[in-house]
Amino acid sequence: MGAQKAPPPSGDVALDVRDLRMRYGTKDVLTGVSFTAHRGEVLALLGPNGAGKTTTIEILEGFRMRSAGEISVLGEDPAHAGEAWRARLGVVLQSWRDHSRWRVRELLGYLARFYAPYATADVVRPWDVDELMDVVGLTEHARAKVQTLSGGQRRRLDVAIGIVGRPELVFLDEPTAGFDPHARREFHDLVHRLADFENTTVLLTTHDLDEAEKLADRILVLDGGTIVANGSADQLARELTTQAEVRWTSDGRRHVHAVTEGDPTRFVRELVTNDLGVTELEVRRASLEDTYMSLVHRAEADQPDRSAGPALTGPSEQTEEVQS
Ligand SMILES: Nc1ncnc2c1ncn2[C@@H]1O[C@H](COP(=O)(O)OP(=O)(O)OP(=O)(O)O)[C@@H](O)[C@H]1O
Repeated sequence: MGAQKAPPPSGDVALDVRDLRMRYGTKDVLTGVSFTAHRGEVLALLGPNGAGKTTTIEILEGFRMRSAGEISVLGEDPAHAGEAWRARLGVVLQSWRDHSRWRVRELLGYLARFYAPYATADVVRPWDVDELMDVVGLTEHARAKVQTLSGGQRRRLDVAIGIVGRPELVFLDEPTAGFDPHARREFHDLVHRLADFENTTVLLTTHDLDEAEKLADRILVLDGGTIVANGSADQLARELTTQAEVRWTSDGRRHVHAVTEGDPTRFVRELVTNDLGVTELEVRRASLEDTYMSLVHRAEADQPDRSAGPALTGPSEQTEEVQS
């Protein structure tokens, strides 16, 4: 993960997106998206359904023309880049449903050959197919027809197809949808391996906040057409309005108090000193999910500060009575 990595050199930019805009008909979906990714970084793009994550990724992949904005992907504009550039990218779309009669090893071997002319002194292309099947956990299905694979196995194959050319940059659109916990863990190991050992840059979309927290060096939250937060999971949680929530019961009523600054211990000490009837006391730290929900709610409320990233101040501290 990024926390252990040395900071990347500033010139080592794999993705540079400035003021990206996209309009479908009369509907503005992206109204000014800006971010960068350095080589070897793993970025998770989060956002509610319909926020424009797939649209953003498709524009960066060169599959969709943008309405406006400046984009550099591995040093080129995807709207005009050629085959040699495409060979340096890996793409895993939301769902592939073709190649059903091919056998796994045969299909990977066939696709791998297209990348051989794009090998360079620095990057051996393509990936050795047997090694790749081992890496994605498909060795025992090497001879299976694609149509007989389970959903999770099919997704592993999608990932293998996406990385068979040893891409420098991989786009993964909801890569682990349908994975069981074991497959998910293995996939996370694979992404870490790509980033840490191959220096691959990864941009993935997910609705799984736990996954974003485990995988990403940086999390981008897209909502209301712009990036409303950009930072590590820890940074986002620290910048969250509510640092911790204290819940307790007193006189048969449940209470909640948001501690917005400092250590919640002080509040707890005062509480139990002043109220000897306190029971069922809980202190809950803000999770990434809390951060995310707070950001998305703020964007939906269309507050003017949203494009500046997460606010550093939040609601005033107050105690509420809640339903138990
Ligand atoms: N080809 C298209 N023509 C018109 N509108 C489109 C088109 N593709 C997407 N949209 C609209 O653009 C918006 C963003 O869609 P997009 O698929 O990029 O969102 P998303 O964040 O990936 O959503 P999800 O999390 O549901 O996958 C949606 O309102 C969608 O209906």
